[in-house]
Amino acid sequence: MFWQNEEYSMGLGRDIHLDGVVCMVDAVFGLQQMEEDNSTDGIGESLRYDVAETLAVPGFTFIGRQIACADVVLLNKTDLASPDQTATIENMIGGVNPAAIIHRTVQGNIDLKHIMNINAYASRPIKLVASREVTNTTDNDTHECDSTGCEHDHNVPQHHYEIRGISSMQVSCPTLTTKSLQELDEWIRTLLWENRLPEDADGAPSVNILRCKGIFSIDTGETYVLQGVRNLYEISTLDKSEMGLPDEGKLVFIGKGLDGRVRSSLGHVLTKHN
Ligand SMILES: Nc1nc2c(ncn2[C@@H]2O[C@H](COP(=O)(O)OP(=O)(O)OP(=O)(O)O)[C@@H](O)[C@H]2O)c(=O)[nH]1
Repeated sequence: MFWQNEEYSMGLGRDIHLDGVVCMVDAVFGLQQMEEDNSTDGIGESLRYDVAETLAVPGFTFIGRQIACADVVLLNKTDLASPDQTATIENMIGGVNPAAIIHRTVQGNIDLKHIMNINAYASRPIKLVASREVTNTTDNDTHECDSTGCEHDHNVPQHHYEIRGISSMQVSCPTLTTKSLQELDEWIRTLLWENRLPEDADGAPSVNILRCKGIFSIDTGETYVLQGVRNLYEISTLDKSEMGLPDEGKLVFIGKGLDGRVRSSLGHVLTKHN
């Protein structure tokens, strides 16, 4: 998806596809880097300027953009970081990008199955995590932290984190009607293409979405997957034979300006025809 224009489909597109975005974060210095990013510009400060700047130059801060767009985050040097340091940075990454899977690594060691052939952009059920999902790959005992019986602290409080104003919004999505699906599509389009809420028709740009993902069903039985990067997005139907459908729909948006108004605007679109 995303760059399947004519030229692409006759050229590179025959042989390659985007499998997923992997980002490595330093467990020791990553937090400091993120905090320095924040203090340079101020969280949410002059958002309008930032939106224009971001559209002109692909330029949220480097680290913020990388984490926001990642499908997989490798949190490296976890042997050097204290458990508190590791938990804090994991929470920050998970707060900014709740859809990313975080792997703890040492010397970048990772089983390639976690970063290759992950099919993060395929039109199939995507793994949206309700709470932060972390896998520990620093020893042979690879496991998911949201399962019971491991040594990690599962009760680390979730905070609202921003990296230079980039934050995330994750909402549950009820079964939609055909009409509410059309309205959701329009809502997403307005956000991604016009950087505003539909109700702010004459408003200045107030939001800037870097990444969106979702999976949801409609009342005629079809299930849809949403995949978006910056202002390109696709809502495609899911093959019913696919396994692993979630019990409830979910939508995740990552970007700037995702405040309470955006959440309630989306909530209204999702529920008004139910
Ligand atoms: N203990 C430990 N050392 C590591 C780990 N990963 C890298 N190093 C060492 O840290 C030193 C610096 O390596 P990196 O931080 O990977 O270097 P870099 O990515 O080029 O540095 P930046 O681009 O500035 O982040 C090297 O001596 C590495 O061998 C790790 O997981 N644990």
